[in-house]
Amino acid sequence: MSSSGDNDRHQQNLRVSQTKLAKKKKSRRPIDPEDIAGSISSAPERISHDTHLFAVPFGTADPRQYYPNYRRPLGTSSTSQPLLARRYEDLPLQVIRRARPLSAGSIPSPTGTSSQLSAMRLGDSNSEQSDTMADTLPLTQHFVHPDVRPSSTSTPSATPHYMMSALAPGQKDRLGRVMIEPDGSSRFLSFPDSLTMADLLSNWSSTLETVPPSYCIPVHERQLDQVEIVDNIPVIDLGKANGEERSVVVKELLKAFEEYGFFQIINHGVPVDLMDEAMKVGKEFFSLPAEEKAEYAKDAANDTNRGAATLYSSSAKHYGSEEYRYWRDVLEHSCNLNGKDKISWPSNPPRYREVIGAYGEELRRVSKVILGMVAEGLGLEAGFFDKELGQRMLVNHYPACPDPSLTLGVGGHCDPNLITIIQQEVYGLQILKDDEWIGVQPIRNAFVVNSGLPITVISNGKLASVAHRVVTNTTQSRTSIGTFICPHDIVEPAKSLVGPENPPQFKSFNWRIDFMPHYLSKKSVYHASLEPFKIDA
Ligand SMILES: O=C(O)CCC(=O)C(=O)O
Ligand SMILES: [Fe+2]
Repeated sequence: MSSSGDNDRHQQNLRVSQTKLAKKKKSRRPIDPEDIAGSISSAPERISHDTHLFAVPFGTADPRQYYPNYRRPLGTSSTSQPLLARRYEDLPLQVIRRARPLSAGSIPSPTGTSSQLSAMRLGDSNSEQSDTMADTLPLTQHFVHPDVRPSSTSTPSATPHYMMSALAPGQKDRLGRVMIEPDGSSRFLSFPDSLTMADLLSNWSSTLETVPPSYCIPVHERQLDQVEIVDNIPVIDLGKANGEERSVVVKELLKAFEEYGFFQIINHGVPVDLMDEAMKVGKEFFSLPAEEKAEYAKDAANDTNRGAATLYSSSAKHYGSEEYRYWRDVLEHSCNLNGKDKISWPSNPPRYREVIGAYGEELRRVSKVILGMVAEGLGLEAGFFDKELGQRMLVNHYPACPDPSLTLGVGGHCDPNLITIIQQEVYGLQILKDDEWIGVQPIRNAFVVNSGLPITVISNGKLASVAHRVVTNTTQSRTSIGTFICPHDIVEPAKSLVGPENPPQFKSFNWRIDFMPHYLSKKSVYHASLEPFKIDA
């Protein structure tokens, strides 16, 4: 369960990304023209605080000097002549929303016919073809922005005009900026902002060749560096949990939670057939026709029946107002013992309820084994976690993406629940270890387990809750099934772990009433949702 799209978290991500960028800058060549503009844009005096825009005037360098393969688009001239300044700006979605349309282009529905959708395709922005398409503007609307000022100065004669033309109207550049015309207007692809929750990514993303602006995440949140996919995340053999080696396995599990917050489990006893069936019905659900899925799609933020199946896109919380969207659709529902919510689960695929019902039961058993070992490893009384704990399931679907460098399936977050058990087939999950993102290599028939923020509280700070995110890829869609085990209402450091030598690090709080609203607010960033509950040393 992710909390995503929050500005404060971006600051944290930014710190990590900047460190990495600093390391990376030493070796990267040749310079891309976009990087030149990007480095100019970081000059503090360029930031326009009143409009929150990031205006980027262009330098005088000829990009071909650094970037020999750079091609000037057709119809543009390399001769120096005074031009009114076009510029790139990073327009927040609120600014885009306040825009008034000047002239309407054709605005196809994202769930429209395939011929409409194929007309949407924008080619490679550096190609002559796309410049021709850009001129015809089949997909864009021309907007004026009350918040955006016109350019008042002429472009210095040496400014390379062709640098701007490489960006098709409606497209964002690699730094997430759009092109602003000299009069302060801009052109945008129209359809992403008109999307509703029912316009799930899985309904239309396969027809795209470029990422719509609303799905381009801010630069500092992107996967900027090559991320290593490792196979050294601890692997715990649950088959040994009931034998002579139990104490060894308990130690391994505790160490994994302390050091990584993540591990994979094998020999967990969940039948492989059931795992495969669960994945199959999950995938089948997302390939159903749009109309059928629409029944389950409602605004999760306004959903009062937390148990019922809900289908949503992106972050779910702030869909209507979020500045950008993640590249994911989610089917979420409860999986509680009493089974009373089952009636709300999808009735198609026909086997969904039966398969996921059996799967949920198996996963409950596995979660009890893991939590039993956590209690034992921490030295808590036997049965510490034996209360009836809430269980939720998220079937995450991340369609193949035309440009993974611009998107994330889910942004970096810590989970708000006790433990999460994930089934994955295709790579995409990354965890933040020692300030570096590392990729979790899927192991066939294994589950990935991670600890959420309440475990950190209960263990009085001993066990980690580690930030993680999901990246997209160009070739395959990725489906993951997450089982979220929720804590009992009151979360506090276990009484047996605190005393004069070990004062409590956290206050006692009600998870549902005190913690969750804070976690779901814009203020929750990685571990920051625990801040209000910390006891200062
Ligand atoms: O898809 C995944 O592997 C993880 C998703 C996740 O982190 C979440 O839903 O909280
Ligand atoms: Fe998560």
